[in-house]
Amino acid sequence: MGLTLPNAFRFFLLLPTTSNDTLGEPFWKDPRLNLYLFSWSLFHLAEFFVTARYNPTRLLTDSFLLNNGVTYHVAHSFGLIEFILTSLLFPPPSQHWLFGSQALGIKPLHLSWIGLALILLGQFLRSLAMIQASDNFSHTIASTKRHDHRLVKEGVYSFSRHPSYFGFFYWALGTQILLVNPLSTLGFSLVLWKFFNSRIKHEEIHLVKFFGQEYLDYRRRVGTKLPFIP
Ligand SMILES: C[S@@+](CC[C@H](N)C(=O)[O-])C[C@H]1O[C@@H](n2cnc3c(N)ncnc32)[C@H](O)[C@@H]1O
Repeated sequence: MGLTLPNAFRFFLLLPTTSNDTLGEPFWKDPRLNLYLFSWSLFHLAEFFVTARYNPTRLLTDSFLLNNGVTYHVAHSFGLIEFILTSLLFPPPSQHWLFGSQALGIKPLHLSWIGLALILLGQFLRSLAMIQASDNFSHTIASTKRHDHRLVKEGVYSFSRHPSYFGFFYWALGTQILLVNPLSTLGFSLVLWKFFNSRIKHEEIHLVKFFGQEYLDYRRRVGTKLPFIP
């Protein structure tokens, strides 16, 4: 597959000028690692700056979302370790066997493009949801209704009932697919699904309490779009 991009764009993405240049580089020069670190940093900066711009009364140092549980940091550290170990033990192109992709004729670089697409989609939807929900959004689940808390049903909330979770889910999966990490991709899928499944159940108990029939009608009409979470 000939993936060609203007050189300026390739430079911005820290990609080599030809796909073969990535092969044989030490892991710390691998553009996938650079892109991963860039995406990770951008995600947390965007959490803070979108809150600052669109939801300033809720701005805290916690708005960077860096204190969201030890599991999150363990998972990303595990992903980095998996990437480094596989790069050392199975330097490209021997990584072709990962994901059973050799049989399908898919190269690690192709999987990385899928990962990058998921990261961009996830980041876009996450930030857009925070912007459109504005001061109805909070990083922690509200258990008492603020007098001005309004049910957001328009924009990206008409596509998914939980668009910021949808974005977070695919952004996080994308980071591991970008790195071509089979174990972490599987682990992230399971852990994230379990986390969002229980968080949505908990959050919706409060939303039904806050908005009653209006929320029940909205829930009947709009799905989460997350796999196996109606
Ligand atoms: C971290 S935000 C997540 C919002 C939503 N679950 C999403 O994925 O975009 C959690 C807060 O948003 C509020 N919330 C969730 N859905 C909402 C909606 N459709 N309209 C207004 N507030 C909502 C909840 O009350 C909760 O306090």
